[in-house]
Amino acid sequence: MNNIVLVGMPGAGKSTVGVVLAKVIGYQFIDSDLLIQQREKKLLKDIIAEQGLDKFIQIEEDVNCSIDCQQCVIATGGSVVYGEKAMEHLRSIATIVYIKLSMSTLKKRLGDIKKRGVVLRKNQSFEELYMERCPLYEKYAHVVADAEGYNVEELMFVIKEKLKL
Ligand SMILES: Nc1ncnc2c1ncn2[C@@H]1O[C@H](COP(=O)(O)OP(=O)(O)OP(=O)(O)O)[C@@H](O)[C@H]1O
Ligand SMILES: O=C(O)C1=C[C@@H](O)[C@@H](O)[C@H](O)C1
Ligand SMILES: [Mg+2]
Repeated sequence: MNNIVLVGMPGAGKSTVGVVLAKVIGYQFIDSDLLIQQREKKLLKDIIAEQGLDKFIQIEEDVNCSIDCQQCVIATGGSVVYGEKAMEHLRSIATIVYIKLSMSTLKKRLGDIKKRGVVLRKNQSFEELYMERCPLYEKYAHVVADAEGYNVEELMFVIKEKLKL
């Protein structure tokens, strides 16, 4: 199946570049976060606040496991890599592209991460989250796209080149 899945830290630009890439290569665009909100009829930050991190991860895993499409660019949520089954499923239907960005650039881009509804454990710092997540993105990625210093269009071309599209 000809799909592309974008993974990476919150704020890496998965949703922003994903829709541009889809348009340029003539694919459909899916954002897992929007599927979650649609299914739960709630905003992500409210699901996390009301049901907790573990339940959110479970919901996210179920939603990602249910994705069945062809010729789609799929922007995932940053926490998708906590769901092993979901990642196995996505790896079986898509090429996984890790959009890699430095901690300092992400910090500047995100501002106050606590206001963003991120899967961040109590007392966990952004630095700790970054160190925990990066090996998981690397582990599941087929391709790594270094996004440092690129605007949306430039990054879209980097990904397109990496995938030989
Ligand atoms: N290449 C880029 N250069 C500069 N800013 C960018 C770039 N790509 C995205 N942004 C900005 O960074 C912010 C986060 O982007 P986006 O929502 O696409 O990230 P995401 O990876 O989808 O995050 P999440 O995991 O939370 O869904 C937005 O304000 C967006 O405009
Ligand atoms: O990286 C994260 O922990 C998250 C990122 C968002 O895309 C959402 O999936 C959710 O807010 C959690
Ligand atoms: Mg997004």
